[in-house]
Amino acid sequence: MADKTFQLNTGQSIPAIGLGTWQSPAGAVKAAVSLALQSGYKLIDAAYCYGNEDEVGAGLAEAFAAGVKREDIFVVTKVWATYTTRVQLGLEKSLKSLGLDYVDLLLVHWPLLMNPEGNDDKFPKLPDGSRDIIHSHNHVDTWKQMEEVLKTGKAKAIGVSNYSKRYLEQLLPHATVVPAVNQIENHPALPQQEIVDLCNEKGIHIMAYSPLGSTGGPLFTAEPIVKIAEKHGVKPSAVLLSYHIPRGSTVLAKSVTPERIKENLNLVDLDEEDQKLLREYSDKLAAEKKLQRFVYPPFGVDFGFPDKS
Ligand SMILES: NC(=O)C1=CN([C@@H]2O[C@H](COP(=O)(O)OP(=O)(O)OC[C@H]3O[C@@H](n4cnc5c(N)ncnc54)[C@H](OP(=O)(O)O)[C@@H]3O)[C@@H](O)[C@H]2O)C=CC1
Ligand SMILES: O=C[C@H](O)[C@@H](O)[C@@H](O)[C@H](O)C(=O)O
Repeated sequence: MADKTFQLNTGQSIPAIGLGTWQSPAGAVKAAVSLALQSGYKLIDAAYCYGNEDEVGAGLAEAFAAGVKREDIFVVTKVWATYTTRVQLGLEKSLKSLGLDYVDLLLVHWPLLMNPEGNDDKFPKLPDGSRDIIHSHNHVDTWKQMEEVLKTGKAKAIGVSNYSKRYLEQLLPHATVVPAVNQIENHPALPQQEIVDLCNEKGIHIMAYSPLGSTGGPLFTAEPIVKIAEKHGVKPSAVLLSYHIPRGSTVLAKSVTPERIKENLNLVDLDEEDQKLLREYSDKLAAEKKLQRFVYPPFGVDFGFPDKS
């Protein structure tokens, strides 16, 4: 299953599972990336805003030195919110840190602009402590820059992240290039079916983030997940990661722990009964208004997600 791939609307194949690097400490992420690539991972998910791309790049270099080939792996990075009017620059900075000539996929990290001339390169704030956001910015303009950057060949594909149905519907009529990917938070406690359905219809591949419920693993004890794990003789983490495969999505699992990095590659085939149980779990949470988003940064912007704005 570690070798499973999906096809993007660009024709590229994208691995079904990748290693996440958000909140991976600089001191640990080099080893994590290197071990992952040498253990069979083919996809690394990075971002400028994670502040660790130099170390991710060192991990890539170590893996290349050990025989992993650049053309056999799929590297993703994202244009951070302070660079959404300077997409080319944002990409160049990431490429330099990663030590690469190109990334396989470049994403718009969030559909907004934070002040590029504010008091911080990544998280500019106003005197009241809130984020310094340029509300007049139109996210479609960022996409136009993404389309230009695609022509340089330094990103083999372009896509979005954290795009709700509403934001996709604003973007698509103006897009010359349909995004290859929408990377969103996705797990049985946040199925985001309306976004997944729209993306399937438009040929936009879903990359699922925070599949384990992000830091702390709060989904590991959910009853149907434990039950399915026991049935297959695996850990709940394997069920949560495998959930995305029959949905046709790529899943990103973050870990800096060697045993977990390796065990997360062991996906299982969830049968119809398992998938039905998981759908029922999601439906029950939706009916009780208990769907749960674990990643919602304090932008104070209504991104059009139904659970919270
Ligand atoms: N586009 C976006 O806005 C976002 C993108 N992402 C991407 O998705 C990736 C994954 O999401 P993320 O939020 O990091 O969270 P995950 O759902 O991947 O959970 C990560 C946490 O689970 C722990 N963990 C990993 N594997 C296991 C295991 N087998 N058993 C028990 N615990 C485990 C990790 O601990 P430890 O590391 O200590 O092993 C870490 O604390 C990110 O790293 C990033 O690349 C994430 C959020 C937003
Ligand atoms: O990719 C991960 C998340 O989106 C992360 O980049 C944001 O949550 C960021 O830390 C923020 O505070 O805005």
